[in-house]
Amino acid sequence: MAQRVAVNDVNGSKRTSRVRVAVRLRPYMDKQDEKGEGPCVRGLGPQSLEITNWRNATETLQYQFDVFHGEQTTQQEVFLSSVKPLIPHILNGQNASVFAYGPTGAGKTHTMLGNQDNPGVIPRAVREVFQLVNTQERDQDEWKFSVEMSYLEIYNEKVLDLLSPSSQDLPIREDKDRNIVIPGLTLTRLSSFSDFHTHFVPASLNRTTASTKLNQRSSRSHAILLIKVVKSQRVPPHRQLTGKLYLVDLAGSEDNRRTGNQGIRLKESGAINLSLFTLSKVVDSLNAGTVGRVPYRDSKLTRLLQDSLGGSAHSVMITNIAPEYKYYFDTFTALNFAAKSKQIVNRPFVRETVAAPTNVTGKRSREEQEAGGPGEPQNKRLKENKKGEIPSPQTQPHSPADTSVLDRLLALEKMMLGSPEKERLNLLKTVAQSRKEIQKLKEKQKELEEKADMLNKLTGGQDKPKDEKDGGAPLFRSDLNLLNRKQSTAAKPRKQQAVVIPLQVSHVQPLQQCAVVWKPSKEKLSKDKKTLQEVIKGKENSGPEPSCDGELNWESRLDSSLLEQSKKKILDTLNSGSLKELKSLQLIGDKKAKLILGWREVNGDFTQVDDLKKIEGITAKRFSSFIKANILSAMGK
Ligand SMILES: Nc1ncnc2c1ncn2[C@@H]1O[C@H](COP(=O)(O)OP(=O)(O)OP(=O)(O)O)[C@@H](O)[C@H]1O
Repeated sequence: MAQRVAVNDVNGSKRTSRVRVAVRLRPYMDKQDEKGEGPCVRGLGPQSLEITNWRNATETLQYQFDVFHGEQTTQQEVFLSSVKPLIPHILNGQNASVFAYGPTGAGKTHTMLGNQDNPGVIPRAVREVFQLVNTQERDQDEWKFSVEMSYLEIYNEKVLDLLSPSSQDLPIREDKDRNIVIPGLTLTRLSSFSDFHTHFVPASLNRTTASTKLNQRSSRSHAILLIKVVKSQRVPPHRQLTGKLYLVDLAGSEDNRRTGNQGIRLKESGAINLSLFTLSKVVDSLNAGTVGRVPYRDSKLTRLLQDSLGGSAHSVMITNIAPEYKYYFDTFTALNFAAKSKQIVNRPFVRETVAAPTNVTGKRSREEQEAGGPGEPQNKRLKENKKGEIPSPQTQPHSPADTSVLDRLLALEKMMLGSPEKERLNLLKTVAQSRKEIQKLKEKQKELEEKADMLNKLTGGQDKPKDEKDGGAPLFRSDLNLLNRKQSTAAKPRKQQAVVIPLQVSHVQPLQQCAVVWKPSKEKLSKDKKTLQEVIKGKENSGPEPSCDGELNWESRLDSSLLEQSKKKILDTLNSGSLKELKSLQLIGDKKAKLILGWREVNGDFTQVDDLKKIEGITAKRFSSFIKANILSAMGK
């Protein structure tokens, strides 16, 4: 029986390859900018860009990626830097995937398909596959190659064959080797690049597109092209390597208020947003080190991409963004999504099968059957079009009066639109609960304030709360102010203290590794442990706050970049964690978790962990205990 062999590196450990993230900025288009607001994004260098901060027009948010392709970047340059390096892996039995992500009209199809004058990634990648195959066949007599293609689209959560169009929704299955397979999907043998062209061009026309307000020819489906290369040894032991290249042009994320979608377009959009939302959840889950199950099965897209994300593939995500202001929110969301994806680590392994002795007379392996084994003539091994399976400038300050953008940023609508119904209901329930909670607290606060006022009058103002004496408003009042502000007008930007720079590092080390860097003395360690235990044991709103005496400089003993990473992780949980995930943070109980959710609903994302101090009951002291407990507990694990 043929076996799959995972090939280790020289040290015996599995090689890892993370998802490379490239961002491509489409050229600025006048006609897309009816208000003449100018661009809101600009490149800073070959790996970085910045976007106006919607919270504060004088600030920008800066991002760093593996590659930044500016407006002038050619199709050839995108291919050479982001895609070409992946192709040799396919001929060595590994999987690779390239997928274009981004808002509708930002240039995904241009990047992947291009046009006759400027071919995109797909034609260039396939040409490269054939060039490498031809070279290797010429130089290595021992090996022969076969190249096949499948092409499908996921439209309204249906898997449709683009090579043999019909309305039949094809099933997605997983075989015993954990390959994703689609029984009934056409697998076409290709003899050359021009052969590919012959099959691909008409099939592309089968893809579902329609005109929306934002894009005259908007892709309404996710298109997935699979190029499968089987490398077979002509002589014993008849090794066989199967490599797969997935080239994915995702449908754009959409805001239906701007696309003007109605009826069927709205339904399509719901399916698109749902699958992209699931994709972002998969990415979140992988980044969080797979707390619980990675929700691949929640959409057909993620189920199909299972091998390409966090699986065994070398992956590159090209995030397309548009510079015009009307795309601001989509661009911001896409950049944050891309930044998350940068942390994923894949584990590539070579898919190799070895012909075992029983194979001489016995059954042919599944891999051999798929690709044509050594024991049968070529023409019998693979019929054309056989039904098969696929395994698996100057930034313009943003006008605060632009309520449409700010409103959208402040609301959860996007998330709601993208959520599956069950989740949406849960989310609504949580939001309703948080609202109730906030209302109760508001009433309690009012009561306390009235009492405090009375006391003040009686004592002539000597009992003013410390915070107010110090010139700062009580924390809870500031929360109320925020709530009230939201009710009166959503357009007013919040006061911001610092520039938020959500930079992503290329290799985020797991928090556990921090322990190696943090080396306190033995005595200090036991003291810290004791304090930490006290901190962790401390219950919400009960007893005196844990003491920070003598511990004020604990941060200075940690590696600053790791400290930042830990804070970033906490920030991510604060911004995207569910109620349960929030409660898993140290010193955050049910009440605080709900208040965090409520705060998020009203104010949008926390820009920095310090924003937590704006939540009722989280004093500066308690905040410092919170930070310490969470960072140290992660390190102590
Ligand atoms: N880098 C670029 N250079 C020149 N034109 C571009 C570039 N990127 C995109 N365009 C043009 O912008 C328009 C929208 O691009 P495209 O259709 O590729 O967007 P999309 O992201 O695929 O949208 P959708 O998700 O709606 O299909 C097209 O007319 C395309 O030719």
